[in-house]
Amino acid sequence: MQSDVLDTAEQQQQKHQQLRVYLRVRPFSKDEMSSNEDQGCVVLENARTVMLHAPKGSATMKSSEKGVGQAIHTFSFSQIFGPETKQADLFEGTIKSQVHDYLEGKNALVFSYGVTNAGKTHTIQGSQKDPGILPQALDVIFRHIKGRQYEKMDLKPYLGSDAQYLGPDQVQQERNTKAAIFALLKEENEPPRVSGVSSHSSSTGSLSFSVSYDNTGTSHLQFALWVSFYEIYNESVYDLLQASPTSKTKRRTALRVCEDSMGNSYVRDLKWINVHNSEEACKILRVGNKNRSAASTKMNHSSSRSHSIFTIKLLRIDGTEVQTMSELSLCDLAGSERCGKTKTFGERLKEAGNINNSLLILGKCIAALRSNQSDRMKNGYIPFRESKLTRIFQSIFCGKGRASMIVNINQCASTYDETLHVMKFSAIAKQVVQLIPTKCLESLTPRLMGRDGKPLLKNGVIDDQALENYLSEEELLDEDEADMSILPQEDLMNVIENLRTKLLAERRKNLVQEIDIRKEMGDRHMGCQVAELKESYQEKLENTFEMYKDALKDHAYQRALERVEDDYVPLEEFIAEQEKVEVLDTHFRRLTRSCHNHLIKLSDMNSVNLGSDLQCLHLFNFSLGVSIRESSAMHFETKVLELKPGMSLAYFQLIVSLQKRIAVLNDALHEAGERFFEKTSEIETLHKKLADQVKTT
Ligand SMILES: Nc1ncnc2c1ncn2[C@@H]1O[C@H](COP(=O)(O)OP(=O)(O)OP(=O)(O)O)[C@@H](O)[C@H]1O
Repeated sequence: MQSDVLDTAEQQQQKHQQLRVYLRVRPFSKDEMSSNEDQGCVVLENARTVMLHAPKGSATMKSSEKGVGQAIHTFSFSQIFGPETKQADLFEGTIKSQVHDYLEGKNALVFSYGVTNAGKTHTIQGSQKDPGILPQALDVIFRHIKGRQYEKMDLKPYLGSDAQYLGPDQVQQERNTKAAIFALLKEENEPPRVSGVSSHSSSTGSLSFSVSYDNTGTSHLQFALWVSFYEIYNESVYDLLQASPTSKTKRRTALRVCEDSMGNSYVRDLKWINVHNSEEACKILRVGNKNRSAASTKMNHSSSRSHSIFTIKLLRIDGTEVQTMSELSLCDLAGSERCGKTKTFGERLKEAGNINNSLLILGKCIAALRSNQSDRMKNGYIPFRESKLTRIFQSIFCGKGRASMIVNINQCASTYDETLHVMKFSAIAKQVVQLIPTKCLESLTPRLMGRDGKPLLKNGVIDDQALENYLSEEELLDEDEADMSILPQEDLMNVIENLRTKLLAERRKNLVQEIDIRKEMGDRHMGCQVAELKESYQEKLENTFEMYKDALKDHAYQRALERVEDDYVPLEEFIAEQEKVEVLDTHFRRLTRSCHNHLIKLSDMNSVNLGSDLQCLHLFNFSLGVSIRESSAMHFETKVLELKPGMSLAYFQLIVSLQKRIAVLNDALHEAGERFFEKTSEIETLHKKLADQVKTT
């Protein structure tokens, strides 16, 4: 790979492109080696091209066996860094030139992208022993401003791209905030990191790159450095320098993304901390990491499900005036795993959707950036407002600075499909190199038109007439041959005529062969295109299917939740209803008892009617049991339907039985009442008869 490095002129030209996309392939871990993850899936062709071979059992291989898609893909990047690449070499080969521009007042944005465990954090932050590009950038910056630091802390970044003066109280407040943040690390027992490159040069061995910047005309300037660290989770922005609330019920405060009068985006109320050396900046990074993992543990999600952004603002101060301000942001993007592989239900589904959406918008912005960079006049629509991530960095997407993306992949067979997905995404940022070069195919596709503009192929078959016309004498003979025809010698004329006939036949044969070859190559080209199309449609179809499946799951879950809420009956309400039932029940018992007493009284008055009265009582009791229940069945049903299905089964059964009982008792009461009146009138009639009989006797 080293032999294939770009030549200096090309390097120079590419360095100043608005967007560069690098690939970093991480080495296998010991565990991965022992679990047979090394199946030759990633083959580095040269410094800019990588070939992916689908392993057996991967979805890609299965699709390709079914004739959908390819088992081998080739991708190109601005530069590829293999597994053996040292952190220092990566810095040198990727963002060093951006840091250089940043020190001269230009904005820079660096993304680290890839699936979980691909090495994104290692690339950006690295470890104490093996620092990533961020600590290395900090070292370069502090070495550059050494001895020229603005110590007063009273000039601070403000809104999108402004700076503000701070009064003595505000400066004191800044100092307090900084001390409070550092205090969060006090309890940690971490060895102090020595400032400067020498502190980790022993591990990287090659951090001795020279950073000689031209300070001509800027030696009078002073520099102030302010840093912030925040994350975007589920489309909400959270300050990572703000300790996460310890209470389970308290939520973190989400910050708003706003725009200043110049249209520059900024995160409102975000903490900016003035740092004086690399150690301080790295402490800030550690505090942020700590808060980030605390918040993710509390919310029960992995921290890699959010985008984390560390920003360094550099103020170039002339006396007491801020001359320029530049911004360097390093963004560790959320793991790009697709929905299907993650646990997608409820919150996780929303999370996956938000990550996918923000990455999709980022992809669109990067694609727009690429097309704008290749044609500066073509300022197409850039959808940066469609996600928080791209909105915050809209100025970069509008050309105010340079961006680069370091795509991280592992070489594991088990995560091949996800890795391929990552490569396809970054291919939006950097063109995919097809297996058969497109240019070559273009020149070999069927030349379907004759010189008269008529097609030589009709429905894929050679058109003889068109071919004859193409090979007509006028077409065949050029000016020199026409001159030959005027030669006087008859023999010569005959020879020429013979030769011409032979030449014509030969040319016909060649043309037919050429058309056949072009047709065949065209078919192959078409075949490739169809395969590509099929693959892309298949992938879209699978993604859409997954999306619908997840949406359905989510919908079912939401409905279930709504139903539980709808059907919920508070305990107090239920007890109140129960009390009402008891009152009614008591009332009914009293009525039944008085009715019963009344009947006994009547039977005492007239023992003649005792039999029928007892029958009446019997009927009354019977009605309590069966007959009335049947007659009131509809009434019960209605009542049962009105019951809330969310109640517990025991309550439900109790209410049903009580309602049935009330209905039975009501009906029995009603009937008993009627019988009572009947009997009363019968008794009156009997009294009358008795009185008449007494009179007559
Ligand atoms: N280039 C490398 N050389 C050596 N080890 C590496 C390299 N890249 C990554 N690793 C190791 O691989 C593991 C995973 O890396 P890292 O945590 O950076 O992945 P990640 O993509 O940030 O994961 P996540 O999205 O879960 O945060 C770590 O143990 C890290 O030290």
